[in-house]
Amino acid sequence: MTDNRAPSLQAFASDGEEISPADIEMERRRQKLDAEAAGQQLLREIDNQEDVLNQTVKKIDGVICVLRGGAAASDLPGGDRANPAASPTIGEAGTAQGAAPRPEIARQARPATKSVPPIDAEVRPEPRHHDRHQLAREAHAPAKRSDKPAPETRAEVKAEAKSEVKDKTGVPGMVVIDGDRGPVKTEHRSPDKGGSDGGGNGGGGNGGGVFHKRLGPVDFSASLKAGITAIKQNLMIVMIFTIATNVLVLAIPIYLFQISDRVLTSRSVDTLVMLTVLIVGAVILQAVFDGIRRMILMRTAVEVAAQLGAPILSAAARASLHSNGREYQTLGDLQQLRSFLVSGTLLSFLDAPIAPFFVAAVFLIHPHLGSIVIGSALLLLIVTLLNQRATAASFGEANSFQTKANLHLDSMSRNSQIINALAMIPEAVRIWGKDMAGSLKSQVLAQDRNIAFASLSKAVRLLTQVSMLGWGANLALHGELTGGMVIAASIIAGRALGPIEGAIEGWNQVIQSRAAYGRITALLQNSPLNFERLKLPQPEGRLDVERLLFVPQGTKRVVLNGVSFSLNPGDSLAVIGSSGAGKTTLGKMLVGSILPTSGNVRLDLMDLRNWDQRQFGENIGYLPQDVQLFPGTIKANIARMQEEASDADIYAAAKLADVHDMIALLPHGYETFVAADGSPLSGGQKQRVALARAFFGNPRMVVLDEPNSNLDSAGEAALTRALQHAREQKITVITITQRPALLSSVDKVLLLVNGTVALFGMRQDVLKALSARGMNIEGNTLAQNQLM
Ligand SMILES: Nc1ncnc2c1ncn2[C@@H]1O[C@H](COP(=O)(O)OP(=O)(O)OP(=O)(O)O)[C@@H](O)[C@H]1O
Repeated sequence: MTDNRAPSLQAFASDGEEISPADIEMERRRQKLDAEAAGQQLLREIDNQEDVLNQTVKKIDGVICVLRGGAAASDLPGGDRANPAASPTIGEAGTAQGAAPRPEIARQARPATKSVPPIDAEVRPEPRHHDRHQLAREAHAPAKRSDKPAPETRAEVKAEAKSEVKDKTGVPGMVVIDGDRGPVKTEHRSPDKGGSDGGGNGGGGNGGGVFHKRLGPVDFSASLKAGITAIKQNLMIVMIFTIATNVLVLAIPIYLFQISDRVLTSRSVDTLVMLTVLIVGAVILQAVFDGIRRMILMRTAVEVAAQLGAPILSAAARASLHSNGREYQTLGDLQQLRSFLVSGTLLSFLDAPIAPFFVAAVFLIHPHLGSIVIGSALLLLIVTLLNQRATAASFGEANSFQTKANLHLDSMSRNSQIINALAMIPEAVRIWGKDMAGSLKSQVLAQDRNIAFASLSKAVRLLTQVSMLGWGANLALHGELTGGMVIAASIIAGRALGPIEGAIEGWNQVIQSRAAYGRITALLQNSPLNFERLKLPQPEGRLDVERLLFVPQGTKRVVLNGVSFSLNPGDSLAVIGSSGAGKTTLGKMLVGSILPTSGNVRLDLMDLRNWDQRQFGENIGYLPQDVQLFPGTIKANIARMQEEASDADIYAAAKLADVHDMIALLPHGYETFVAADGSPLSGGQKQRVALARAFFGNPRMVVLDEPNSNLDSAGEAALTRALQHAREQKITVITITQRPALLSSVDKVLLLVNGTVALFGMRQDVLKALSARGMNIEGNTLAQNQLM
């Protein structure tokens, strides 16, 4: 104890003066208080160090994200700590990022920070819950100590790398891709961009240009497989709970059996209490297990929807190119599948494999009773098969009528304005009602039969129990069974036959779900999006059209016949001809929205069918005859709804299409929200916004189908300037028109007559030839004074 005295006391003692116990006690308390104060100070410093280190680690995370181009740039400097997968590992610092809580990381890394003091200087720790002012002062102090970290530290190197990235774009976490495409978030930069650096978008076909960024491979079969695997795995877990639930179900018959045959005969209250406690536990456990399996099934349904929703919509969007949009209904099929996964019918099917064990249990009680159950089960199976036969066709019919009604509903919602304006509501409702009536009629027929068979199966089950009780009583009278055994056998038989009855009742759902699954599988597996194409350099815009023949499916009408022509990069062509000549069809074929019956359309020598669809789409522009905008802002529409599109690209497209001035005059400018019907834009304004959309992303080839059909003279002048800009940018432009005004803006003209090329060549030559033949630009014969 004496050794522990403070130096002041020891000094007193050395002078030989007497020290009172009160003095010693007081001195001890003082020392204790000093020690506590010093300890607290030390703790604050440690906390401070932790904060400093956490901030530093976060900064390093951000830099690594930027350098790897993998994580979201917006994470800087904090980052999303909730997602471990998104956080790379810092091996050198000995700190694993991601799911590990930050304070632990700081503690692990503390020894390292001692050898790297400059890191502290970069950050100011946030004051915590202690003395905020003091901490702020403490935090400020190291910043003064050193402003520039030691260059040899790894953190410094990474920080420098980050600042380099920042310098290039002026935006933290952004890098420039493809030279002039503007800043793009690093998270969207694909690591395997094919070695493209710089070069701009100015084209570079024939292997010399910028390669298109490779998108993630689309593999719908894999998505389907993932969805099915999720179902299978979850069903296996559900099956374990189903077995447990069904075993526990036996508790009730066993309880009844024990009460009647043991408790009532022995008159033992203790046995009764014991049995009751056990049974109550079993029943609660069974309820819990049953709840768990239902919850797992519900989550399975959600997972299936999450796995397959986007692939189905993508595949449907692609498949609808060649149909009337029927494929979109496949999303409804997914809904059907989800409903089935949470239905009682599926639970009945899951219970079915356990039914034979229940039958065996009844057999063990008495073979006669077991035979009755087997006979009933066979009878119920026959009823099931008959039910399937009797209802399958009607349910199928009901479904196809329902699909038609849904399609009509969709078209009604798209054409609601015209329906109202022309007072067509009764007609529209009548057409929908016809399909709906057909569906309901078939459903009633199928459901009538289904209900009849379900009632029959219920009757069979009840009669089975009656006969079991009757025959069991008879056996009991002959001393072969006890009363408890008979009741227990009857309850177990009910459990054995329950799943079969459930399957019969839900048979309709089974048929519909099976058909839905078939349609989903067919759509996903046959989607052309499954076939990944080689990513090519950005095209230059050379177009070759070779012997196009188009005979629409199901018709004998030849819409295009032997159409051939070629355009060089930067050429501008006007396709003229009378109404119905096939101009729009040709335009659609040039952008790949319909495929020719035979012949080829080649962009930079590659057949359109062999271009990667996404890459092709990003390199062309299309303004259809019937302009439709998406619900969203003007800027989103110009940017083709791409979230990552830069403002610079949107502005560039608007300038190129010469629509910036028009948009600037709108009350909300580029932020003007366009509704599904295009309001508040006028027809001409819609057409001009769609023109900017066509020019978005610096395309190499643009097809404009009657771009001036809704334009006033100012709009036409702007369109002429847009065509001039496109020519300056060496964009290949094909303009379909019936108006002579646009012809002055093109180099070449193609006259289409009845689906064949009547004239093709330089503008002046074609116009001269037209004049010589006494024809107008629609290819019709005119009086001489009307020409040119
Ligand atoms: N899928 C199709 N099924 C049947 N006929 C079709 C199909 N597509 C186009 N046609 C027919 O081909 C002809 C050419 O149509 P297209 O729309 O290409 O003409 P167009 O020259 O653009 O006419 P307009 O100048 O009036 O727009 C029309 O008679 C049209 O009915």
